[in-house]
Amino acid sequence: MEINILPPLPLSASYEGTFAYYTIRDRLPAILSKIADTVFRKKNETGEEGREDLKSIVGRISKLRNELQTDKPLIQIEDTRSDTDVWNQELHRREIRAEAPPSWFKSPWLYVECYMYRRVEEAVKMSKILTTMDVFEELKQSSFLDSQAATINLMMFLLETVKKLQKDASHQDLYKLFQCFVQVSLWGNKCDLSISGGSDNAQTSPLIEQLHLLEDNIIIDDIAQVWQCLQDAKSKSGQPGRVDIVLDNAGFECITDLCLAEFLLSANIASSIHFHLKAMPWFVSDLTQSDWDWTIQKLCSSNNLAMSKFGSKWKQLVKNGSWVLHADDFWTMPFSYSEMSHFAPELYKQLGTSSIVFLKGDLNYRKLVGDLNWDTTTPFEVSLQGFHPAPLCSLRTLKADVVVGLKPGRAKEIATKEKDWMVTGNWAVISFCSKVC
Ligand SMILES: O=P(O)(O)OC[C@H]1O[C@](O)(CO)[C@@H](O)[C@@H]1O
Ligand SMILES: [Mn+2]
Repeated sequence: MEINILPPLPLSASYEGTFAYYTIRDRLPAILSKIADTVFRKKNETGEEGREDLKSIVGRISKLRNELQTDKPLIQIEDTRSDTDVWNQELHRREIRAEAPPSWFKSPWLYVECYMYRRVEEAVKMSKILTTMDVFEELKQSSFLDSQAATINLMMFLLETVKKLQKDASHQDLYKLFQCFVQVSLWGNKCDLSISGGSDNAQTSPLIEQLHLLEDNIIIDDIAQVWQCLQDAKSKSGQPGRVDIVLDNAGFECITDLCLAEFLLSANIASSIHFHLKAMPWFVSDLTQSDWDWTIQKLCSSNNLAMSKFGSKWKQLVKNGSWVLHADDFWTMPFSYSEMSHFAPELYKQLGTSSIVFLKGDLNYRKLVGDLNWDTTTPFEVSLQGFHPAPLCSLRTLKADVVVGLKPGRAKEIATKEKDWMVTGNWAVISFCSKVC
């Protein structure tokens, strides 16, 4: 007999004392204040017209902060970006469904938090000349520069690895290295700037040496299945397949992801890598095309041999089509991934040609599971609610109070080790799904 159980309710600031509540009450206003400061400080770097724009952006950000703190209804977006209509239709749909306009402390957290970043972009887009300004650019760039030592250490290791692969590596060696680069990319996700309200969160110590210490903190580890999935894809078609990586943050995390991609190609585990970037500044530290360009440029011009070598190689890989960059608007919309086939059918189809899709980070995880208040023992494939373009693997450090796929009793056990384990980024999952549910 099939039992039909309704999915749980969305996380929301309406539940006082939850992480969503503190995010809306404290973290988001702090991020908005930081933006206003950053924009204000730019006033000496531009001419008269630019100064007018800066004033208007600061004004809009302050108004937004006030709307948020006083729990005002969400309002329509006024700019003419490619996604404006979709945002406004969604707002309208929610107004009708709830018979009231959504508001910051009452509506689903995922929706209002995404909306805030879209309004920040609107503030910029409504300028006369500064329409392409990224208000988070400085933060992202200094986070990259502050992680310099860890980046060098990691990239030297990558250089050694690639040399080793050119000689000879046993199946067992390959698996060990695969595990290592996946874990590097996983823990790279600790370095986002949204959880810290835009304060420093760089990787300052060598990650490779810490991996074995961190292993106990991976509370779901499906790495063997991920490996098997890639091996199966290869033996089925006689050659390795396409791998997709839905990227998250710029700075050190991005370096860890590029190292994983380099390893997958060099070890002949993938034939091409398709990266998904953000089409606009997003959740403080997420990677845009211009962050990508800046990062590659920084690598190319570095004095460090490994950094400059891979910088030029990666530039070349993009040129020759082995690495492909995509920036679909869907990734900066407020929808859960179960809604992708409806709102972005072409993207869904494209992902369907991949042998595996890696999704990096906390926000991607929240969107995978619909940001619902699931019981922690819910199977991952159930929480995906039909989203299954291809086999999927989430690489996520926990920074929001939702997680699925745990054994009964496990959540309690971890809570005895760290009370706030769901939101500190100290615990992580490698969650794989190979089947539709
Ligand atoms: O960069 P990530 O890993 O998606 O994290 C983004 C951050 O934004 C949030 O999703 C909401 O503030 C947090 O849960 C998380 O700290
Ligand atoms: Mn992010």
